[in-house]
Amino acid sequence: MADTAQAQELVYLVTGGCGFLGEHVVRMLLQREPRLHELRVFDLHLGPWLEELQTGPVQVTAIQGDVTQAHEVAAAVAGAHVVIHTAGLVDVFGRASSETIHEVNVQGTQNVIDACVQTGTQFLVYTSSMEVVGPNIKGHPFYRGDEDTPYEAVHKHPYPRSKALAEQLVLEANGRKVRGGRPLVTCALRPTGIYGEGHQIMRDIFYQGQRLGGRLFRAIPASVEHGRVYVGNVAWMHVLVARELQQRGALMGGQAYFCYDSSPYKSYEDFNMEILGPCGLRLVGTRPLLPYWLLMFLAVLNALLQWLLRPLLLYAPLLNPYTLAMANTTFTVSTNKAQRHFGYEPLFSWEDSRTRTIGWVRAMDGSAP
Ligand SMILES: NC(=O)C1=CN([C@@H]2O[C@H](COP(=O)(O)OP(=O)(O)OC[C@H]3O[C@@H](n4cnc5c(N)ncnc54)[C@H](O)[C@@H]3O)[C@@H](O)[C@H]2O)C=CC1
Ligand SMILES: CC(C)CCC[C@@H](C)[C@H]1CC[C@H]2[C@@H]3[C@H](O)CC4=CC(=O)CC[C@]4(C)[C@H]3CC[C@]12C
Repeated sequence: MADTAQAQELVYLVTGGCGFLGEHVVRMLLQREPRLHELRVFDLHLGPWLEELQTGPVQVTAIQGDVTQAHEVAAAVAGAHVVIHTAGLVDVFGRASSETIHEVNVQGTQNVIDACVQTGTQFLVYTSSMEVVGPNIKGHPFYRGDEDTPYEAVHKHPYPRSKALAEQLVLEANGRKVRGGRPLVTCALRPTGIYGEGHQIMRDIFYQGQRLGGRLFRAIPASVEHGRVYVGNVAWMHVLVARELQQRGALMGGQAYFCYDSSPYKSYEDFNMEILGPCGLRLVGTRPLLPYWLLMFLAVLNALLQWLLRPLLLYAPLLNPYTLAMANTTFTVSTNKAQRHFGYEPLFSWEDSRTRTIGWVRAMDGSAP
């Protein structure tokens, strides 16, 4: 828990605080933000684990609410010094409509900005995504790029489009006068594919491998590199950026930072095997077992089935044309902007990150649904 020797005076609000990343941000704040007095956790669905946090020195306030409802957001933001806005609809599988994705990710973010302005909250950290840059639908590689690397960002899919619009809103709001006359200071963090304890897709792939007798079948060439970052480091970066934004607003305000750490550059499947291999799974094939054209055919078929079945049931498999294109396009970042601007160093080494994630997967063994 926080070092109580320092004055505990700050009120933080974490939207989406019960999600995969949000929970790590909440726990990290309690461990590493000594000036915290109250931590508000705002989410559509509150987690039972919040109960166990109520016994520490920091007042943890659970708020069940919806970011699309401006009045609920304003009530939660009022009196907060800092807002960390991680709430979002993460959907590249066609579970939600594009209207709903826009409503939550774009309108929800606008509501958070408006609430800061109306109530006088000065610091806003937004969880953006690497997807605001790419990969684009043309399959252009982004190889070890940084925040200034030119790239043709083309957003056809509702999720990346919504994240790009929301990020733009946040960054453009930097400098707006909030109630009381001070300027709003904002910035955006762009994680690559996050992994770690609580990662739903890793869980699904693990169970799928178990159902297939401990095997997974290679679908993506090993030569494609996909950026990944450990959830603990993403959480740490949020905590640090929120703290430093209060001191270095002139430098950091209006900036976007990729979230990175020392996780290795590998294909999506080869990276997953770094975790799932020690948990008893094997990746079959050194090359994709099916040719790309056949995978694309299956992906299009899945999309068609999704559309046909929609009136009856929700069919949303991992494979669709968008996820296939993503998994097949190299997108890796190599940057030190966060280190230069606010002294970020990953808190967890790759070995720690891997060990922690393996421990979490192993604990699920035998509990397949
Ligand atoms: N998972 C990943 O690999 C990456 C995620 N991100 C971003 O990180 C953020 C968190 O993502 P995850 O933790 O992975 O997703 P998640 O789905 O686990 O967490 C999102 C949280 O937001 C909450 N939420 C959704 N709609 C809401 C609404 N209308 N009002 C209030 N709360 C709402 C959900 O209940 C959930 O707890 C998102 O903004 C996402 O775009 C960015 C890059 C990569
Ligand atoms: C069956 C296929 C051959 C393999 C499917 C893999 C996909 C499910 C995942 C490949 C790339 C992932 C995305 C990527 O890590 C970037 C992301 C950023 C975000 O902001 C949200 C999550 C995601 C879209 C992530 C989702 C799963 C993949 C598409």
